[in-house]
Amino acid sequence: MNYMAEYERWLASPALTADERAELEAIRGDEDAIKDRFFAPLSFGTAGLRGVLGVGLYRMNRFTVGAATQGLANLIVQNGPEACARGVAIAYDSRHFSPEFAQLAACILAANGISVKLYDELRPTPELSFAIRYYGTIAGINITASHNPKEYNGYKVYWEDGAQLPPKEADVVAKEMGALDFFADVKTMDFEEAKAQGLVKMMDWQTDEAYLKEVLKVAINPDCVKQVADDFKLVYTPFHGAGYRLVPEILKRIGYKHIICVPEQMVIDGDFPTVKSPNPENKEGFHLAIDLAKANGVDLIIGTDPDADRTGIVLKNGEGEYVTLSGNQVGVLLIDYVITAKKLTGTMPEHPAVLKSLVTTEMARAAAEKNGVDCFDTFTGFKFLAEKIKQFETTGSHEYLFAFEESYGYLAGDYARDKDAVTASMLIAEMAAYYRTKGMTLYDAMQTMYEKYGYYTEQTISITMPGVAGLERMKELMAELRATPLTEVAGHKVEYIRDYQSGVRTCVSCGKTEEMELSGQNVLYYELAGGTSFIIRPSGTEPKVKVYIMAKADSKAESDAKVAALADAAKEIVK
Ligand SMILES: O=P(O)(O)OC[C@H]1O[C@H](O)[C@H](O)[C@@H](O)[C@@H]1O
Repeated sequence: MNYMAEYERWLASPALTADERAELEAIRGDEDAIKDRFFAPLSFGTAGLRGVLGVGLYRMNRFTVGAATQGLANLIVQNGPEACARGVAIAYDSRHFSPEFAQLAACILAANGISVKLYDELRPTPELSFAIRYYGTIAGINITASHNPKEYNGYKVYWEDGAQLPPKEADVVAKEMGALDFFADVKTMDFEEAKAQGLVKMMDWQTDEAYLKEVLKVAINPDCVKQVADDFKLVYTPFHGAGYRLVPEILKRIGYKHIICVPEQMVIDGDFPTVKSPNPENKEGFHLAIDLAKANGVDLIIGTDPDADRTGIVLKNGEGEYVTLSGNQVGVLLIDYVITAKKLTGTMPEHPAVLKSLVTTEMARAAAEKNGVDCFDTFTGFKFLAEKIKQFETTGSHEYLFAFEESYGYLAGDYARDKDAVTASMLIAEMAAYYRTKGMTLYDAMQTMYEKYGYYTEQTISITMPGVAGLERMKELMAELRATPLTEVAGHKVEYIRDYQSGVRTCVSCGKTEEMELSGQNVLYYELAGGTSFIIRPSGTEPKVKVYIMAKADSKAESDAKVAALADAAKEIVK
């Protein structure tokens, strides 16, 4: 793409407001800044469109959101009048421009003759996924950049099964988007007019009630909450986002009496002023919650990201310090708890399964299989887990108990097809109560997991590669790794290389190859001597290359040491 010409084309468009034009004028003469905004359109990644807010082709703004919506409208129109009547459910989070983009999307769909159901205020992503099947809409849109920093916004698109858009439909939207003139080809209409014509209807507390009813069904043994509720306190933070109402509500409904919410972070604010990044993966964001926990003698803190699909927890350890549990650790605890509670309550299905992404800990497989439960892997992205759930439903081969990713996303139950921090918070709280009835904290429980399933350690290293240069470097790096395959990492021999682009697994010493079940994603997976995995992939949601290291050993100290040595090597390999 000729970014200079595209820059001038945008500047010349009468569609821009004076402020938008001024934003572009301010970078005149700065070729790097122009290239960064205009070198290419935003593309659909792990979770739809995601980008920095601002004017430009490679930015999130009313034009790119408009074009994506027109692209989606074209796809729906191609599906016929029934699809248009079923319409689209739209949600949004607490970010800057989220409500505005949601309303814009509603107006564009309405102008294309497509019915819309729009939430009356911010909602959790999983409640959107729920609403799609509850109301039978053909699609859903969520305006959110999930856990990304405040400069970002995004556009997640869902299809009729409540999961994020499958590749076939995503390709149609991308193609339609690519063929549009962003300024001339996007139909729209007045919002009030669309409402008056009945094309846009609002969703309110009644949808919340229907959703909460389904979430509650996922609770397995809430009786244990009632047993400890008088003196079990927990701290909750929504990080200024969409969990602020429904997470405390569900905790109350399963019987918790003392839910202490972090007041500063209960304020809806797209600047996320109390945190560096509203990501429950980072302990940094929990500092206010930890202070509150200390002041109130609380040993469990739950945090959810701005669109309430990710859940993180902080716990008091044996020495009285507050420590985080990783997404992998919480996932293993939940697998073990769900299995235990299902057995206890006699609700275990005949062919149970758990699901995880392939960059998620193998300890999950150990926990499942040791309990007679099958474990399946998918690519990164909850839509792939959702696809597997649907496949089970179609073939009847398994019933999934629980699905999760190391990136702090968990799901149980059949009402939603994206990770749900409302349900996860409820299950974590239920599990904490269960262990309390046994005189244990979740921290103690994690130690018994290691004794039961083996000593595993995982670490994810993210190397940020921003802008156009970053994108180019990521491509180059993956190409280099394919051209000159690694044969050892930090003294560990590479035994097999799995290239998930081609779907081929190669034995390094003998050169023998075999086809794998999964293919078509840019992931390099090194199987190292001693059973350690070293995985490299570009993120689909942020300008980062991620290296995942997963080790197992005879003691925790040993598996930690293995990972630490490999982490240093990772920083040398990925730069
Ligand atoms: O590693 P990435 O491609 O950035 O994805 C990390 C995570 O991003 C989002 O939260 C997706 O919904 C998840 O399914 C995914 O695991």
